[in-house]
Amino acid sequence: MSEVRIDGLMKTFGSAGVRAVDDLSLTVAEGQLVVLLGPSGCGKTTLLRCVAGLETPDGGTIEIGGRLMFGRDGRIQVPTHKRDIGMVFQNYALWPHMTVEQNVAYPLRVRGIARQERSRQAREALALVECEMLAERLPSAISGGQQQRVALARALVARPGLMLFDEPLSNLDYRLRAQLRHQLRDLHRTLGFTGLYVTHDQTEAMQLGTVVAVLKEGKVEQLADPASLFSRPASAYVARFLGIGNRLELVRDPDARWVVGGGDVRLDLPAAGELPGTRFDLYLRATEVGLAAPGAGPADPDVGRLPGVVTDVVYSGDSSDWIVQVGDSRIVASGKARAWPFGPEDRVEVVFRHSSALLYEQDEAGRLVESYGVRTSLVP
Ligand SMILES: Nc1ncnc2c1ncn2[C@@H]1O[C@H](COP(=O)(O)OP(=O)(O)OP(=O)(O)O)[C@@H](O)[C@H]1O
Repeated sequence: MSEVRIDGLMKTFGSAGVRAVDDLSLTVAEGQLVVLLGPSGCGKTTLLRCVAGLETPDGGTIEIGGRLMFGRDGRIQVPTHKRDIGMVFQNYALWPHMTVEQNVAYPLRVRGIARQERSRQAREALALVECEMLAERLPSAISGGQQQRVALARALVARPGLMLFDEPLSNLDYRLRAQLRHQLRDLHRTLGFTGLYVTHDQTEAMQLGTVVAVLKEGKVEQLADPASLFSRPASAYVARFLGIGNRLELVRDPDARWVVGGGDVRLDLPAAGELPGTRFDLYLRATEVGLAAPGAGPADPDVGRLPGVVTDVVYSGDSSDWIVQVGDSRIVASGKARAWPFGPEDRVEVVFRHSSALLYEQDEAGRLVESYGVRTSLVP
């Protein structure tokens, strides 16, 4: 197992100078599985390919297991096959003319291991992914999910210092994806490999990552364990990417009250004077927003209330989404199928615990306002 140290890494593409990786530094401690998470084009794959040696960076350094793999202004670039890594890609990439066992044994063959021992270790790796019964088949004669398991066995068989995964589950259907995700998690726990895992799927990131690095435009926007990332997204970008979709724009009016999104809805934020600015975005998770009849319910100082009108109710089996217009913001409240007795055109109050609200500065960086506990109350 190998620690990975990436320092000041740069990679630019084309004459337009797209900075796919932009002065990025990241450490993967031994035994950690770091997930690189972010939207399309944020540089995840390019970073992984630089670590694998499939892409030549423009600057910075990459160390794996204490060995310099890239550095000295590009004068050192260790080839991929000498980096002691195992790779699993989206498209399985098994050799079609080799049997499953031969595919898995291939990395051992390259290392000059004798035939019998190769076969034993290949069967052992296949057993890890529950595919030993497929050993004699050709890749064309097994399913996509099985092919990806075999690819995983092939990557693991030589027990490389570092495992690299590039969206390995994205070609599989929903059910298989969940199954393989759990299997990968178990394998990581059992074998304790060091790994870097690229995905744009937040469930995958949360379930697999010991640490998650959210990337934005070639830089690390937030690095945190899954629970901290979920509870305290460091910026509005991260919050949005994690699917926290309810956004209320708060603007301070001349009376030092806070107006929601240009509408008539006013909020009194008791500690408003302490806020460093006049424009903020308040983010709320759909699952942490509830509905009440106007004026109903106990006045709880820890609960924020916003008047709105239901515009739609979207049923999706076990749960439903109530869409509510608040000022010029559209708020979604998710609950069990019949959680609230409201339908289109009903006047309601959107209710939320202040402790569940996330407040961000409304500028390019969109940083979380850390030192401020949001407290709202309605101004009549
Ligand atoms: N070979 C290339 N030539 C030119 N531009 C490239 C090349 N590879 C990547 N890029 C650009 O670099 C940026 C980062 O791309 P990259 O593939 O690393 O992102 P990603 O986060 O992995 O995206 P996705 O999830 O869509 O794979 C993008 O703007 C992309 O268009």
